[in-house]
Amino acid sequence: MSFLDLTALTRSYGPVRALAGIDLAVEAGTRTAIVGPSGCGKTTLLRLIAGFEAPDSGRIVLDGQTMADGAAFVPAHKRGIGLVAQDGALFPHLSIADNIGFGMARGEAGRAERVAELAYIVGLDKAILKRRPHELSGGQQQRVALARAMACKPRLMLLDEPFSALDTGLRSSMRKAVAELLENAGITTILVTHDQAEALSFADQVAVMREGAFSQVGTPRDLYLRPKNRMVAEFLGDAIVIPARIAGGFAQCSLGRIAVDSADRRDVARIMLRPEQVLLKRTSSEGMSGTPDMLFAEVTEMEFAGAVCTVAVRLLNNPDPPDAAAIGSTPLILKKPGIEAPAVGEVVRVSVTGTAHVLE
Ligand SMILES: Nc1ncnc2c1ncn2[C@@H]1O[C@H](COP(=O)(O)OP(=O)(O)OP(=O)(O)O)[C@@H](O)[C@H]1O
Repeated sequence: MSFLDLTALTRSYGPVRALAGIDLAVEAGTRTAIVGPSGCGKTTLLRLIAGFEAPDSGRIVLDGQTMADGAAFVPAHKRGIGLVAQDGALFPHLSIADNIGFGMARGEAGRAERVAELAYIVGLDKAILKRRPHELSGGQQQRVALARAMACKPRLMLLDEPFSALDTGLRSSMRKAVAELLENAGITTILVTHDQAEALSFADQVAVMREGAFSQVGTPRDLYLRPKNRMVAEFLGDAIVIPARIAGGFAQCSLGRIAVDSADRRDVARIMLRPEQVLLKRTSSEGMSGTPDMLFAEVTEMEFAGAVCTVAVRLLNNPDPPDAAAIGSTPLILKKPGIEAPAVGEVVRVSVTGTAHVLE
C-alpha cells in the first residue's frame, strides 16, 4: 500500500464525465505532477483528494485511512491536506500574518512565533507581515498561500497551478524553492499544471491526463524518452515521429538505420526521436559526393529566437532506404542554439544520437 492510493475514481457533472476511472499510487515524501490540457479533470481530481467533493465511485485511501469509499467520506478539514490554489486565494481584508495564521486559533500560544517561522521558511521578510495581500507581488502572495497551507502541518500538499500567474523567471525560481521547501519538510506533494516543462522538472512521478483518465504515469525521464503513444510524446515536448521498419534492435526509416530501444520488436511501427537527438553539421553539396553512407539535408526554414532557434530541414538522400518515396517527404523540425544555427539553403550532414523509441 502506498501513502496515497486512488482506485477507480469517477466523477461526472450531469452529462460531463470529468473523471473516468483514475488509479494512482503516491509514495510518502515524493512529488507527483498531474499534467494535461485544460478541462481534462485535473482540478476535479484535486478537489476529490482534498475532500471538497465526493467521488461518484472509487476509493481514496490516505496513509492507511479510507477518505472516500461508497458511503464512507472524511470531510476536508479532517484530512490533514493543504491546498494552494492558482490565485493564492488570500483573504484581502486580513494582514499577511493573519492570512498565514488563519488555521490557528487567535489566542493560541506561540501563534505569532509560528507565523514568523513559517514566513521565514517560505522566504518572506517579516517586515511584510503587517501588510495586506494587495501590497505584495504575485510571487510573495504565492509564498503566503504556501505558508498558510503549511501552518496546518499537512501530511499531503496539493498545488493547483500555483505558479501560473508568475512570469517565466520568477516561476522557475519559485518552483525550485517550493520543491526544496516541501522536500525539507518531508511533505508529500501533488502539483497540477498544464505546463509540461514544469511537470517534468518538479516531479518524481508524472501523470499525463486526458479526458478524465491517465494516459501514462511514470518518471519524468521515462515519459519524455519512452512515451506510450504519440499523444503523450507530443504533449511532453517536441517530437519527431516517423514510420519505420523495425527488426533486430534497429529501425529503417527516412533517417537511415537507427538503433531503437526495443530489441524484440519486429514490425512496421512509428518511432519517436526528440529533436535534440538529431545533430546537424554544416557541409556543402560537394561534401555530399563520395559519401553514400551519410545522410544530408538542406535547410528550408530558420526561425531565429535567440538562444533556441527552430530549423526545418529537408532530407536529400537516404543511405538505407526502406521506402524511397518517404525520402524528403516530411521536413524535420529541429531546435538549435542560435549561435550555431545554419542558414536557409545550407547543406548539412544529419546524424542521430541515442536510440529512437518505438511507439505502441
Ligand atoms: N462544478 C461543475 N459543474 C459542472 N461541470 C464541471 C464542474 N467542475 C468541472 N466541470 C467540468 O468538468 C470537466 C473537468 O474540469 P476541471 O476543472 O477538473 O478541468 P481542469 O483540467 O482542471 O481544467 P483547467 O486546466 O482549465 O483548470 C470540464 O469539462 C468542466 O467544465
